[in-house]
Amino acid sequence: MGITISNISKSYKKVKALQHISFDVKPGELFGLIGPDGAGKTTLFRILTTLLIANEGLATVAGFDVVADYKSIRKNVGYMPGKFSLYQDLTVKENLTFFATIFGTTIEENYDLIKEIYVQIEPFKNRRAGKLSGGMKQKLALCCALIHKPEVLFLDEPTTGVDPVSRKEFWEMLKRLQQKGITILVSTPYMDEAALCDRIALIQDGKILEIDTPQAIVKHYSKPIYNVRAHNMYQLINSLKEYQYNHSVYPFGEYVHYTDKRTSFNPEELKMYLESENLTNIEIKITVATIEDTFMELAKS
Ligand SMILES: Nc1ncnc2c1ncn2[C@@H]1O[C@H](COP(=O)(O)OP(=O)(O)OP(=O)(O)O)[C@@H](O)[C@H]1O
Repeated sequence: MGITISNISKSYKKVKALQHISFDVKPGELFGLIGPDGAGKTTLFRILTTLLIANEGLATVAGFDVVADYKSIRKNVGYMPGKFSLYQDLTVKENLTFFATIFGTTIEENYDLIKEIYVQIEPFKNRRAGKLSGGMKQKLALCCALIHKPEVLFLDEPTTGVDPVSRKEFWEMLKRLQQKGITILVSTPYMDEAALCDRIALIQDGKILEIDTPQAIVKHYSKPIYNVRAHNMYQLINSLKEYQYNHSVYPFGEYVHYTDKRTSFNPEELKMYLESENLTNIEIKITVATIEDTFMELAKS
């Protein structure tokens, strides 16, 4: 049993945080909710974990209705909220013991599930949670969310503010948890992490833009996309934006991603234009679309 979401809407006074959201997460799936700040991700997590009631729509988690069966859901799910949720003044061990106790279990009973993660923070078990590094806090929060052996795990932006190495390790841990049969819904603003999910939903302004596998989503991008570089990136972006045939212009790492309005686009013509704008060391080469490109394109319309 995974998650079913049917026509869920939620407003905070005038702000429409979620508008008619529907999708399913299959049992055992690692599903990503991808969107910028304010997209509505936390609101959806809070509805699914029974902390907030939707204005309309139905949702079930592990077969339980989020309103009628809220007590069963609380017993059967793990939730790692976006903001650090642990008790800063309690030590690592005390935090874990606390979460185990409120769920009527012990660290020993479910140690197998958290072992791989816990051994990494065990050397610091007597340190107060508030004094841990970002990566270690995140591992402790994950252990606390797992200690009662949940069927479904909700992770709201678990890697925000965490260094790239810890982010990578964290995703490897999620894959291993998935192999143990846990259904995982994870949100992230990082598009590169989207590629690690089985399926993703792109969300913006409370609406789902697209749902599919990461591989299929990038294939939906219809225009040829070019990596463009020159000696002065700032000027390059401005010149590309002023180019009458530009369809989209986005900075992308050391390049600018450019698409052209025309079906027959000649990169040489663009190069000549950029030279006339006094740009030098110009490089234009075709590239493949990423999830970020797809998101930007969908967000435009
Ligand atoms: N308690 C609240 N009262 C009023 N507006 C709210 C409240 N909580 C969220 N919002 C608004 O609802 C929208 C969705 O917010 P939400 O926190 O769900 O987005 P998010 O995708 O999780 O982004 P973030 O990462 O910034 O939390 C935003 O416009 C936000 O300002």
